[in-house]
Amino acid sequence: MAVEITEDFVWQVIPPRPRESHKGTFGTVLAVAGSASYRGAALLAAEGALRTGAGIVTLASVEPVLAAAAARLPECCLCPCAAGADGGISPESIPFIQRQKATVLLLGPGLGGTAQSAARAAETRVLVQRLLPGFAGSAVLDADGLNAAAQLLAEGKALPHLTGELILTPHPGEMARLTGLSVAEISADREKIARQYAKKWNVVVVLKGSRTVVAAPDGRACVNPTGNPGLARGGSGDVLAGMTAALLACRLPAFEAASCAVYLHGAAADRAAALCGEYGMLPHDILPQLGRMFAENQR
Ligand SMILES: NC(=O)C1=CN([C@@H]2O[C@H](COP(=O)(O)OP(=O)(O)OC[C@H]3O[C@@H](n4cnc5c(N)ncnc54)[C@H](O)[C@@H]3O)[C@@H](O)[C@H]2O)[C@@H](O)CC1
Ligand SMILES: Nc1ncnc2c1ncn2[C@@H]1O[C@H](COP(=O)(O)OP(=O)(O)O)[C@@H](O)[C@H]1O
Repeated sequence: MAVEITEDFVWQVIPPRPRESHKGTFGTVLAVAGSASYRGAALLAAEGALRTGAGIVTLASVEPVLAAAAARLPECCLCPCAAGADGGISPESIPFIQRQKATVLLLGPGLGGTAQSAARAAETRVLVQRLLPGFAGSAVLDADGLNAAAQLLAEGKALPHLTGELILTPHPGEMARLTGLSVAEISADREKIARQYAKKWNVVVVLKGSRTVVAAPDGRACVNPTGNPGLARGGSGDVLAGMTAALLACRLPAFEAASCAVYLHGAAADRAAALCGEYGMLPHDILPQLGRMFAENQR
């Protein structure tokens, strides 16, 4: 049985920021995210990363996404990409994206896929196939990035690997696409499935939903007790992906970064629900509550 993540664990793992620190101490998250259809996903992921302590956050995306980011998130650096199929990021921009300084890569939120067109899905696959292998740091693969990886696995290709650690953040629907199992099979024993595939793929698996399971390739696993059905709406996962990438950038190991991110995301969402209700809360309401928790714990 996996242990539950506790508040004590989280504040033991996330250190106070050393007085002598500078932005380089807390890494650079490069978020490759967003498309004409999903502008908000990129903004929620970037703001999640900014509000969870990353030293620098750079958003690589297409112009309409960057225009929204520039208006809403002036702290975010921008890497303008050419538009490809259906207003998503064109693979033409890969060399430019690869030249950006980054210690952590966040790949996937809002990139678009088969919901837009076969051409969009193919371009998103190319982004995943070319940006992950050989990346010099650690990475978080989320949302349409996971759907692209699922297509690669279905074709018998290996999951692309990088120099650091890789975190996958599937909900049960995405996990079903990645594994070829049904959602019912996954839901029947979430812990077993998360552990099995963390080992098989040599990644940290964050199997999301009520009582999210985090599993590491070395056999460690934990379950998140925080969060509520107010999170069951589009955009909640994008915030979590950004938060996870930021904790990686702050040099937490992947299992610890994922465990702390899911705990804090859920705990902040519980505070948001207390204020707005599970019906009324929105994913971006998580972020001010998260700030209060950092402040209360002198972080
Ligand atoms: N404002 C925005 O820009 C938003 C953009 N989003 C982006 O939109 C893209 C596609 O997301 P979608 O929500 O369309 O696609 P998903 O793959 O998340 O969901 C599609 C379908 O998968 C199944 N599914 C989803 N969650 C499940 C679960 N927990 N258990 C079982 N089955 C489940 C459901 O049948 C669902 O309709 C992603 O790149 C995402 O980042 C979304 O996050 C929503 C908000
Ligand atoms: N009933 C629930 N209880 C606790 N957490 C939930 C619940 N439903 C969803 N969540 C959380 O909300 C987030 C939803 O992410 P995801 O399904 O990827 O949505 P999206 O990609 O649209 O943002 C995950 O972190 C998940 O664990």
